[in-house]
Amino acid sequence: MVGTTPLIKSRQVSIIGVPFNGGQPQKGVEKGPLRLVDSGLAEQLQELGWEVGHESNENIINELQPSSDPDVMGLKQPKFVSAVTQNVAHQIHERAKQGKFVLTLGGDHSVALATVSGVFGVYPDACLIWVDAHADINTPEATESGNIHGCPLSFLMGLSTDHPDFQWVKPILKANRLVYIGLRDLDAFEKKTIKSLGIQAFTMHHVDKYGIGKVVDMALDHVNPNRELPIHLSFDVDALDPSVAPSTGTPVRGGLTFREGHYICEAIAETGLLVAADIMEVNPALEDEVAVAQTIQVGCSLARCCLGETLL
Ligand SMILES: NC(=[NH2+])NCCC[C@H](N)C(=O)O
Ligand SMILES: [Mn+2]
Ligand SMILES: [Mn+2]
Repeated sequence: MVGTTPLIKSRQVSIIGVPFNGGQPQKGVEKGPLRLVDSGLAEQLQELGWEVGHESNENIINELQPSSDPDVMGLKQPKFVSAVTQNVAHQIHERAKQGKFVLTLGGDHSVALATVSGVFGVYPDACLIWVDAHADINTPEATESGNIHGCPLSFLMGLSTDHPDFQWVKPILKANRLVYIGLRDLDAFEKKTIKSLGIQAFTMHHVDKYGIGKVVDMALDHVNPNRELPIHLSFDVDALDPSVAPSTGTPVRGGLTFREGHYICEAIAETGLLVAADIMEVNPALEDEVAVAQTIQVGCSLARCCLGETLL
């Protein structure tokens, strides 16, 4: 069974590399996209029958780095994050509009400001499946770290409307169109917000309780009950257990197994509704070379599963 989506016109995939680290303090996450591509991701997708385009965005991001970028309303590097994500959002919008599957390689998870804005601009009735140890829904007022990779969903949902640098972000995501899988490290504000907005969230507790098969069914039943709406999957590799994906900036023990992570991608691809996927927070500068190679391999295989690779 191959996960070709009828929404994607011609089995064309556009790989959007976003070598960006401005949403968090650790160097190295900007090296993720190129390492994934260098290890053969494009060729692997061709073998699955996709026509593959690739944009690396390296020069654009260097050019967009401001000479001065002081904190604004508690957020770090707001101008850099805003400029890069706005720029990449346009690019993703164009590719999605051409009927291409958009595969975005991060970079830190602030890049979801670009992917979700770009994809939902073309597919306004899409739903978002956010696979992560973290909820990434802090507002500028609430964030304890000031790192914007912990905040993208608050902007996309219109919870943070008064930050001057992010006025371009439209509140295109409604609470009933978002579902989380894999959560296990939430700030107090994030717990409160998820409950008060009634966002459906499957934590690791639910994965333990129901098993991953049932969790993905329930997640789809919630955001896509008739299995007819386009799906955007944003996969932060720290959703996986650190023993599976060690090279990432904010690892949290007790995560998804190798198979649970891949099952999520396979099952969503199988719906035929997946139009975009993000593989985020691979940081090849963290841990030793064995760990890095392992994390890169996992990133590639998750991406292949999103594009229809199955075990048989
Ligand atoms: N995309 C991520 N890895 N996010 C981690 C966020 C951690 C923490 N909640 C923060 O806001 O700083
Ligand atoms: Mn995370
Ligand atoms: Mn994240």
